This record gives sequence, C-alpha cells and structure tokens, in this order.
Amino acid sequence: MVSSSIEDKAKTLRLLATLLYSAAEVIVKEWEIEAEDPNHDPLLPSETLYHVRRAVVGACGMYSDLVQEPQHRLMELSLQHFTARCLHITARTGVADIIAEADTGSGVNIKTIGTKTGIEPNRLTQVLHALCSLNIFTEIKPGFYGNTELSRQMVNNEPLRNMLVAQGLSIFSSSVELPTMLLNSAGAEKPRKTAYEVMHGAPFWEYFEQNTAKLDDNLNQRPELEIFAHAMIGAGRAQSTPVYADYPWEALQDGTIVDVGGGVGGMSLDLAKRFPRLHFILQDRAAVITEAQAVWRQELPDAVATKRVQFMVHDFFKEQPVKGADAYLMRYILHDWPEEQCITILSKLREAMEPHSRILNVDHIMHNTVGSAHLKRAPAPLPANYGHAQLFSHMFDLAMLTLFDSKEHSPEEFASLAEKSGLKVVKIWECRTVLGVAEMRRDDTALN
Ligand SMILES: C[S@@+](CC[C@H](N)C(=O)[O-])C[C@H]1O[C@@H](n2cnc3c(N)ncnc32)[C@H](O)[C@@H]1O
Repeated sequence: MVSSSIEDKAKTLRLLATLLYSAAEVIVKEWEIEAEDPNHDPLLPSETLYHVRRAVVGACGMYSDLVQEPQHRLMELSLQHFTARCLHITARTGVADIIAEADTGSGVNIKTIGTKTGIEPNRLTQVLHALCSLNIFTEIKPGFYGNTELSRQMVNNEPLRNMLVAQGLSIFSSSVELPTMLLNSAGAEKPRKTAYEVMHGAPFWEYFEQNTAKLDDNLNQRPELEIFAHAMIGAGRAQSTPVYADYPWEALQDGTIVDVGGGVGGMSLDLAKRFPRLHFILQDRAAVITEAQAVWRQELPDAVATKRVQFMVHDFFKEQPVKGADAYLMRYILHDWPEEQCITILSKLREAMEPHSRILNVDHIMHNTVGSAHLKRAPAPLPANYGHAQLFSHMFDLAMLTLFDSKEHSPEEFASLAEKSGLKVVKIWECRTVLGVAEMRRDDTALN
C-alpha cells in the first residue's frame, strides 16, 4: 500500500469496498450450497469460497489499514502478544468446554467459569472481554459468557486445544529472545544460539525430551512432548484437509509412503483413513515412535494389526533404510532446519530414491507481497500474496526463525534446496489451505 494522495487512497478504498460488496454475494451463495450438502466438510472449502475468503481477509485488512490512525495501529500491533496470551489461557483452562457444558442459552456466570478454571473471576473477566471483542467468546449479558463459532471449535477438540496450548508454552517464551538472537547475528553466518536455546538452554527437540516430567497441574500433568505430539495432529488436521483433496494421492495406488519425521503420524493417519490401499512406514525419534504406536493402536488398530503401517526409529540425518519407496512424505520438516541441514535431509532421501520415487514436502509455501511466478496472484488492489491473508504463514515463518534459525520456503527457495541436493521441484501444488506440496524428483528423471 504505497498510495499517499487523497485521490489514490480514495480510489483504493472504493476498489476494496466494491471487492467486499461483490464477495458477500458469492460467499452467501457458497454457504447455501454447503448447507445443502450433508457430506460437507467444514475444513474443505470449495475453490470459489477459498479464493474469495482470501481476498476478503486481505481486503478487510487493507481497508482498515487505510482508514485507521497509523500511530494508533502501530501501537496496537506492538501489544498483539496479549491476544495470544488470552487465547492460550482460555485454551489451557478449557473455558470453551466449561461454557459448552453449563450453558443453557443465557450464558455461564463468570463465577462458575472462575471456579472451574481456578482463575479469580474479575481477572478472568479482563481476559474474556478482550476475546469477546475479537468474537472468540460472547458476553450475553453482563458477567455471563457464551461460545461463538470460533470458541466452539475448541469444544471436545483436544488436538486443536493442544495446539493452542503448545504455542503458548516454550515456543511463546522463546520469542522474548528473538531480538537478542537477531542482534547477535550481525556479521555472523549463523547466530551462535537460537532464541529458543537462549531462553531454554537446549535446542527445541532436546528440551522436549528433557521435560517429560509434569509441567503444570492444569494440564493433567501432561508433558510438553505429548502435548506437542497431539498438537501436531490438531494443527495437521485443521491445516491439511485440503491437501488430502488437492494432491492426487490416488495416483500412488497401493504404494508405500515413508513418513519421514512423521511424528505420531498425524498426516499418515488421515491419509490411511481416506486412501485404504496406501501403505505407510512411520519414522521418527524413539520417544515419538513409542507415542505413535499408542496413537495408532487407538485410532486405526487394523492398520497396525495388518502391518499396513510400520513403525521405525530413524534419524533423518543418517542413511535412509527404505530404498525406492513411492513417496517420502515430509510434513512440517524442512521448515524446522537451516539450509545446510535441509540439504542433508534431502540428500539422504535422494540416495535412497529410484526414478519413480517422489519427495512430498508439505509446508507453508511462502508468498511475499511482490509475488511469485509459481503462485496465484491476488486481484488488484491487493498485494500479490493477498496481504493480511498471508499472516498465518508469516507467523509460522517467524516461529521457525525463533526456534530453529530456519524458515518457511518460497517456491524459489524449494527449487534452490532441491538443486543443491540432486533433486528438482516438479510441481508446487497450491492447496485450499495455508499448506502446499512441493513435489521433488531425482534430477535425472525425465518428468518435468
Ligand atoms: C514439526 S514435527 C512434524 C511431525 C509430522 N511430520 C507431522 O506433520 O505431524 C517434526 C518432527 O521431526 C522429528 N524429528 C526431529 N529431529 C529428527 C531426526 N533427527 N530424525 C527424525 N525425526 C526427527 C520430531 O520428533 C517431530 O516429530
């Protein structure tokens, strides 16, 4: 948004208003179509709805940026971490579930919520008032709170709740040290320590394993390792459903997918349920594989019994033992590592691949305001990447910087990593979500 004259600003404002006005009719029509479909999955929008939604989020943000008093806006942004804290507090103490259980239509008294959460009601009121202004809860009459469409998503949804909790524990506190990490990095190729290490004294994955003792009574003594493992299922489900629809998984027929650094196997589990012919080998560190076996025995016991899923402790920096698999899946993996390690991980897979093998990197695909030839451009007057609609990916990108000194990759950066690992990107699959698939093959395959 570079316009400064009143004439320019007025033109942009009117264009945005027109965009929003016409989007409303499209959205209402899509809602009506969804309402008539008994099999509609709320996590899978139609193509039309997905694109119009992005445009609306971008346009609303740009519209309010244009009309808000700029100094006020900057100061407001500088305090946004309190929004995250409020969300964390309510997710951690299960406020949405408490309301869902007790609400008979006129809201739940703050005293009841306070007693059940263990938070003094006047203080909790401040937290809930902030979230009500963001439509996360609603105050039905003074001191009585109800759920909204947003807070209802947390009700009986342990994976999502775990994700919201996990973001506010050691990940949140390490962000305090991001300025130190960056200021210390001047002139150095890489910072001596990530912000996460400065704050917690150990790298991310090591810290998790050190802290398998209870963290906090309110979390039923659940250790952070387990919270994070379950959070991956939550985040994965919320973000990946369109990836299951928009990548042609059927083409793998009864092939084998090696889920490299697969965690408890959140993505494989979802794929296994949707594509019953596929086979899976789930690889991760020993502590996570133990957790994974318990999750699969509960969620898909048949796949365990028939060995449709196999579990393997494997360090992805070492030789890949499964040769010539149809697909090596890596969801949320490359974004955890700086470039050098990404190249090692990819090179180890390259050595195991046969010409038919593919690597499927499922991650945020970074799109900046200047745009990319590989990604759909937003309509004018929005910036190429839909502006505010890209915020989620930028936040993830900054989290990766804080935790690992790493990043989310743009199509051009995926291509560069592939080239340095003896691979090539054959396609960037844009999906109806924040995640996409960067598909790689050996650089000597004929496919383009
Ligand atoms: C962000 S999580 C993603 C998990 C999973 N792919 C998913 O989408 O749910 C990254 C995973 O990498 C695993 N990991 C970290 N270092 C590893 C290593 N050297 N070898 C194998 N797995 C590793 C972690 O244990 C964790 O499960």
